[in-house]
Amino acid sequence: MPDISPSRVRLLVSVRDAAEAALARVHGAGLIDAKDPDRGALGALPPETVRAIVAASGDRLTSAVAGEPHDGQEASACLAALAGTGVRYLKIAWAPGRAAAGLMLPAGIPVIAVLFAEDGPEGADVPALAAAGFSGAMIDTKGKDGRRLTDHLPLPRLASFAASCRAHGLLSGLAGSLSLDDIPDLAALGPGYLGFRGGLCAQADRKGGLDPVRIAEAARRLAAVVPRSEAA
Ligand SMILES: O=C[C@H](O)COP(=O)(O)O
Repeated sequence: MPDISPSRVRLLVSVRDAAEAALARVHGAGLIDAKDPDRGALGALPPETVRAIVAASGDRLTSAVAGEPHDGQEASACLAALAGTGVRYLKIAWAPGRAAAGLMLPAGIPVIAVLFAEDGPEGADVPALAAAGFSGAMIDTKGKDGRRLTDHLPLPRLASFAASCRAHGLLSGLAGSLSLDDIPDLAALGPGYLGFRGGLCAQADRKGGLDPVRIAEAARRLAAVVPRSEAA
């Protein structure tokens, strides 16, 4: 992926509107992600809200979630609905092993497949995603029931997923009720980004407002991680 260096782990912050995007930008988000936290794990926002988030994100990279389709045809429609918003990346739920029949990715916008931790994704799922035309792959949790990513999948499995993405030239991301304390272990696996919502909200309530102090602290902790290329 051209924009995201494989040696540096970015901080993805999911935001629901332009005001939250401005807050995330000012306090150190590296990737600002448009998502409706009131509508499940991958609730899509209306195109006009995504456009406003892109405008408020300034020079930061942006992404937008396009929903949880059941098949390739539905995914194509979800992606097309947000393709004209100016967002840099689109993200869409994709079940491991799902056939890509009917999937038409929008031209000129890299699409990231979001696999749910509950489905047990692994590195071996990545080649099919690359073959289907996805530019990136990430793991997130679907349940948002308090269990974190590492409650579902052990670190070695996440490491092999990130490594497989690198080997196939895909941007990778890890998310799922992450807390600030998850940063050192997960950043050490070398994903392209770590994704947060609940862990950066007041009282860790992902439907509540973002907490600027937590965003800044997450950015500080990620900045302190030694890039993979410089690690011993
Ligand atoms: O893509 C990142 C997600 O928005 C993470 O949400 P969460 O931290 O509330 O699980």
